[in-house]
Amino acid sequence: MSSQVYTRDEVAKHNSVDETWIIIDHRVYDVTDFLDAHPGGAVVLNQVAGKDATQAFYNLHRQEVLTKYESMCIGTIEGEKPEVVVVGPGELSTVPYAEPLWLRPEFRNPYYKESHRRLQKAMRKFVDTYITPEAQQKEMDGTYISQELIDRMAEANILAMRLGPGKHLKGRKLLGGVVEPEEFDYFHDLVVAQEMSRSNARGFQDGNLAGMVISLTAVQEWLNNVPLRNQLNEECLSGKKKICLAISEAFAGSDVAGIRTTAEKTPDGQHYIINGTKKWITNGMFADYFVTACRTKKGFSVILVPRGEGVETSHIKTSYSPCAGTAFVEYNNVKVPVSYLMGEEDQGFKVIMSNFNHERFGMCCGSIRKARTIVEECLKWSNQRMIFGKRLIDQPVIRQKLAKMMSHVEANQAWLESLAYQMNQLSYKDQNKLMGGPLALLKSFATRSAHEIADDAVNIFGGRGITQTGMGRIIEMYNRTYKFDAILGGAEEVLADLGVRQALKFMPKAML
Ligand code: HEM
Repeated sequence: MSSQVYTRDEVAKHNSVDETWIIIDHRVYDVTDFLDAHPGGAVVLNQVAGKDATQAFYNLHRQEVLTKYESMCIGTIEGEKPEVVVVGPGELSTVPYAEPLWLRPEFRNPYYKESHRRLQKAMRKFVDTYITPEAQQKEMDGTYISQELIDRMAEANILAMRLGPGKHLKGRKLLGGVVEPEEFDYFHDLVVAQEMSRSNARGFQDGNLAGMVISLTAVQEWLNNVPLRNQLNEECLSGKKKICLAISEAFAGSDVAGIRTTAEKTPDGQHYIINGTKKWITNGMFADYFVTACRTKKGFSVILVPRGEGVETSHIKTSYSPCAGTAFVEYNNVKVPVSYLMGEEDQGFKVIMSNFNHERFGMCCGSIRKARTIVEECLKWSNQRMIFGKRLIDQPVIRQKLAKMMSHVEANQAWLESLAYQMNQLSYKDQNKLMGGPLALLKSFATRSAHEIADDAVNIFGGRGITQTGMGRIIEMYNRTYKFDAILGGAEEVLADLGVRQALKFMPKAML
């Protein structure tokens, strides 16, 4: 930025179409050559030529617009300092409720140690620097994640961390060594998931190898073929190959028991022949492996299927970006060795159910973090938006909406942290027994909160809340995509019901 200093009187002289200067936040911008390119038109800029346009600007634009057009800034106003806070890559927001309580310097928290804080800092920087710029671009153009970003995440072992705590982290240097593999717990897991979802691109968030996060966990836990398991771990965590989870079908979504894809053993007992279809398979378009739920003789089983002869994928157009690679998958006489079975034959339900816990935990982390971003957006907007001669936030009805949003987000984060604490204390086996119900209830509640929050946020932003560019673009995307979390990994009502049914398992067998 230029170090030139001007007085307000000097700026006032540049008030024609030939020389249009304006002041925004004590900085001087020469917008003469920008007049015709301005998306809001030349007229509005002419109207404020030579004047201070700070309030008009922040009433209509996001701060990032100024950052993008910084080259038009020709200096500052003598004796004045910029007041607008620009949050740099890796930095925390200073807006109240924009960060969870544990990240606010004035509060204490019993769950997080120094390693969680180091990880949070490093993750935020990584996300702001590498993930968000690509996420924003891919969200718009609909193309798949770049190999360059995958390689970068693999090198920092972010891909490995996204699977949660476990043996797969052993010997790895996590984000330059900010946390030791042995101490990586469910709060580190939570930090990674929440920071990743800050890129504000819901389609890309899933396109960013979400399929791996929900399927490689099952491979690690249930694939009995050890050399194959190790091979997949190496291939997927190094970013060379991609894997996805293929359970839902046109015939069966959350009703896992209703699937129709079949796996029949060949007469020599050496192979399965798989036939059927799968629908809404995240990353299916670019996956090399499909962790597939199939009907077998006496129940159903989960089988690893590599892409190959007989496997066809086609794209499903959903309401979020095609960059998620959502696929319809067809298996036509696909032959796989019996050693690709995961867990035991006909016992696939166990595999799927236990795998769901980590999937739903991750989804809760993301969903709750995204809702927090919406609170931040609404607070910022209602504080700077002038309407009927006042700030929007001066209207009691707006404060009521904000109060509700903040309460939902804080309550959900506190619940999430209390479940992460329980997961840290429990073995994988006990998690399967005890955490299915609470996680199902939290996910169901968090997505109901998202529904309420999206509804209020759009009303607060008005027309901008339904516009894909400008001030309301994050609200528009949230309102268009929050439903994904309410459907993927188990529909809201099914999960609420599961929570109650799991609770009933622990009801004392007595009249009380
Ligand atoms: C350096 C100065 C400015 C730059 C770089 C700039 C840039 C932009 C951009 C990129 C947009 C598209 C929407 C968005 O992405 O937010 C926009 C829209 C607009 N701008 Fe500006 N602008 C500037 C100053 C101003 C000023 C001073 C005014 C009013 C006095 C203004 C009025 C508008 C209006 C009315 C729109 C349409 C907004 C809407 O549809 O909600 N702009 N501007």
